[in-house]
Amino acid sequence: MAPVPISQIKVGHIDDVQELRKSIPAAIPERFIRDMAERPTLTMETLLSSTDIPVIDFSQLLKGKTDELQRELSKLAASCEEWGFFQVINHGIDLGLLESIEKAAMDFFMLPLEEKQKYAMAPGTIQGYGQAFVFSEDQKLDWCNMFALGLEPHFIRNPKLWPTKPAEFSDALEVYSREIRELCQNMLRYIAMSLGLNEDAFENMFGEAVQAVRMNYYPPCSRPDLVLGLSPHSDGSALTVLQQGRDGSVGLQILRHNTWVPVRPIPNAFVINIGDTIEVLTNGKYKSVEHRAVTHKEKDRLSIVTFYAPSYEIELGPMPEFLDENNPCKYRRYNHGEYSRHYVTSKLEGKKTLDFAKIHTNSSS
Ligand SMILES: COC(=O)C(/C=C/C1=C(C)CCCC1(C)C)=C/O[C@H]1C=C(C)C(=O)O1
Ligand SMILES: O=C(O)CCC(=O)C(=O)O
Ligand SMILES: [Fe+2]
Repeated sequence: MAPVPISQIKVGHIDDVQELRKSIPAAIPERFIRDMAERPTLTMETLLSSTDIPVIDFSQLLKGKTDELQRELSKLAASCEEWGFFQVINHGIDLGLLESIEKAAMDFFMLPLEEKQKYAMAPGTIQGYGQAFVFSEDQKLDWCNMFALGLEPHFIRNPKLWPTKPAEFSDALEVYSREIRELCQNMLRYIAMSLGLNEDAFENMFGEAVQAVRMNYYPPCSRPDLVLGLSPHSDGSALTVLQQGRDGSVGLQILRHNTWVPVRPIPNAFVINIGDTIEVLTNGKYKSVEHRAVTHKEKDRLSIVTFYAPSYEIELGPMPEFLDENNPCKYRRYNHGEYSRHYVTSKLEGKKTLDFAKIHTNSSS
């Protein structure tokens, strides 16, 4: 995927939010202040929200052809269909590995700015340190520093962007990403089963899957009511796996029935969500759900996010299994490489990027 020509992009000065905090702790530059409608004001619904996103016990899924497996698959089906998000416990990934990637990420973000800027994200690209998805000077900025790297297949890697400090970073990321890749492959197998498909349906279709990681660091913010940590969006992946930092604040929120619902972290669990690719393949039976991150007055927050997606070469569209006279085709066929390019050259704006694939009819929502 070629980067967008740099000459077309004028993003103006983007403040590094960690540096802003250090120099003028109370300052919120205008570019971070959201319009009223976007501000994360706490509504009664959000405050009182007692329902948490569903929890899937991975160890139950491993139980072969048993009732336990069937029960967990039904829970998985309901989670995907009704929430698009769930947390996975008992995933079997070594907790030491979760700690080591968290430490590596945190140590990276705590480096001096000059060191991090050696890996700066170039305008029009999506890998490296900085703010992605900024395409104009009047676009609002997120209260977040990001560090993103392409992982698999190897041709998407840019070795110059892999940091030498902290020294353990690259090794920790290699081991971590291998484990998360396996988790994604397993989860896609169970998601296929939950849909009544052959368990290999997605993996067979995806070719050599694309995997990328994004580490998001949200420093505390003196006015969390005015800013967003991360703009509302759906993920352009097939599946996303998110690890939340241990002692951080609650920050992830998902849009459910028009209300922002907070995702309360469960220690050592992963948050997994359905991405745009699965929405298209299932003709909207399982939907990618809009989500955002909010900030906190005193606490910082870290998230380590893995995107797992089909190879850029594959053509995809709704699978015939999800089409009939009551379920007309809602998305056109397209090439995933083209969708990726469209996604990474659009600002994060709810589910707008999926318009790329939508077939608009009078009755479509
Ligand atoms: C919010 O989503 C993303 O940041 C994101 C980015 C992924 C990528 C990189 C960080 C570097 C390599 C390319 C790639 C686009 C995968 C989401 O990933 C999704 C979005 C698309 C499209 C996709 O294939 O994965
Ligand atoms: O930090 C979070 O909880 C949200 C991250 C996210 O949605 C993303 O990186 O795509
Ligand atoms: Fe996301």
